[in-house]
Amino acid sequence: MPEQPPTAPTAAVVAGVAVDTRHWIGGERVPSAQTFTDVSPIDGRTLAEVARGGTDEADAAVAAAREAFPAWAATPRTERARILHAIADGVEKRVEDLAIVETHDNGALLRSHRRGVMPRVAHNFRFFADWLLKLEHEDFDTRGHTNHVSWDPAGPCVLITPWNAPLMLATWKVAPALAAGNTVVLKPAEWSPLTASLLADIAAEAGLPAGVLNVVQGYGAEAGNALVSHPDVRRISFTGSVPTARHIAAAAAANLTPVSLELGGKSPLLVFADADLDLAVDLAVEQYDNAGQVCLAATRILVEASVAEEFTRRFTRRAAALTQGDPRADGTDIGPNIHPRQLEKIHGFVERALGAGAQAVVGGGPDTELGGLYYRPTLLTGVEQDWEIVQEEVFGPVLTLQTFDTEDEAVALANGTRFGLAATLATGDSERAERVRARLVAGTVWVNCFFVRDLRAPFGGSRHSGIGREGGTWSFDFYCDVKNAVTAPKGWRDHG
Ligand SMILES: NC(=O)C1=CN([C@@H]2O[C@H](COP(=O)(O)OP(=O)(O)OC[C@H]3O[C@@H](n4cnc5c(N)ncnc54)[C@H](O)[C@@H]3O)[C@@H](O)[C@H]2O)C=CC1
Ligand SMILES: O=C(O)/C=C/C=C(\O)C(=O)O
Repeated sequence: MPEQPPTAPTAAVVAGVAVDTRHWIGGERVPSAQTFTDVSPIDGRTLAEVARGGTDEADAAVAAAREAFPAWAATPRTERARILHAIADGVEKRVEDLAIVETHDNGALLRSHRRGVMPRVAHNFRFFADWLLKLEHEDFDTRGHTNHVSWDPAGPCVLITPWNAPLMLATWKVAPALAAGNTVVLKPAEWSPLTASLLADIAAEAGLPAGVLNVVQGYGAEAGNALVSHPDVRRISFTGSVPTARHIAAAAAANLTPVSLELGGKSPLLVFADADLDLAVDLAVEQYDNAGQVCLAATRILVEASVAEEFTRRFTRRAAALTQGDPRADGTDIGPNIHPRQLEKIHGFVERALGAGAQAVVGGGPDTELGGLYYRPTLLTGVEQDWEIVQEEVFGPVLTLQTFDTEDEAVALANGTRFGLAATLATGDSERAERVRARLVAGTVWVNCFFVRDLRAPFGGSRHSGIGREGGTWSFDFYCDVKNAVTAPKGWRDHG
């Protein structure tokens, strides 16, 4: 008898929740001969063996998305919106499952997933369903001819998403792409692949037709690369790092596929002497959220020199009160980082900065008591603008502090990196706020607040922080072929 090839695992149970670890293609679960191992950042435990897709799976998923496209594009808007709301209902019913699986998979806080993130996932579907029904451009007249603008579905979309907020960031893309009448192939990050699979179940239960949403699991260089290189793809939307964005943009260029890139940041928090200093400290400490793995994080704290000492004193006290530990515990403020490679990368940045003469006034290394992937919240002072630690995205709980004397200097420091995703300023002077915000290069500026997010607002970055904007009509502009139809007035020939 010939030896049977070993059968790849097809499912896992994570904290009591069953997750299918195969791809979801054309409305069916599809295995791959090979798998990759998904590990929890909480304790290094193996969570699942997940299907490792490549060119065959990418081709099959794009073919399924192409086949499903005409019918979904022709589905009345109201029906598409109804199904998206049904997906939101399904997400709401499974908030607990999604939250627990996501926390085990990427190490972010369980309480945030329960109370904030998963409800936002449901909202992503509701918001874009409702926006679709309101989407219109007033007709306008050109010498008696009527211009009518419409947003036509573009075709199969490939969505490549990261691990820091896996389902939240994926559904920012999935929801508008589907609402617009497109079909989707989603490739979640290999470090956090599981909730995308649960989303496929939820969407199927909600009545989304086969092939409209496909999920291909696997590595970026394999499944991801095959998807973004595919000539039948009409849109590519990516959130992640700059180097990967370059690969994706190059692959997209070969097929002239439009691409939306939401990349990293090195955002500033400007603290002026006239600010409410306690508020400024709160805003600064907030930057440790998700263990610093947030593209928007204001990791460069710029403080007016006259209040820098007091700010640092209060910040140090507040940072010392943060609880680091198991992200499943309600009292935890900061959990682990995602992966040993990420921890190594974070510590490399810190070690090089310390070697160059920076001082760690808070933290400065991995948490030796907790071990594993826990990195102590860190604040580095004595850094210079052209140092790597000030210029490059660390994506860990590491902040730097620099001082300035004048508004001009503050703006120059704030704008002095290749990024331009966000900026936060703390000031008690509303005229200053207006002046400074106008000069900042950033897709989002927050004044005396942070992370106030609204899907009606444009979201995205300038410079190397990305290309394009997501949210509201901006999402539909990207996922659609925007068309202008010009109709002549009745009987126009009679008028000569
Ligand atoms: N939202 C953000 O701004 C994010 C920024 N980052 C930054 O990137 C750094 C490295 O993190 P990584 O996990 O390596 O991010 P990454 O950008 O490589 O991964 C994000 C996604 O891209 C996919 N991917 C990778 N190579 C690909 C390719 N050639 N073609 C198509 N898809 C591909 C991955 O499979 C994943 O789904 C972080 O330290 C952080 O600085 C990472 C994740 C999110
Ligand atoms: O939650 C939001 O509104 C935005 C989150 C964005 C990131 O965390 C990211 O892309 O890294």
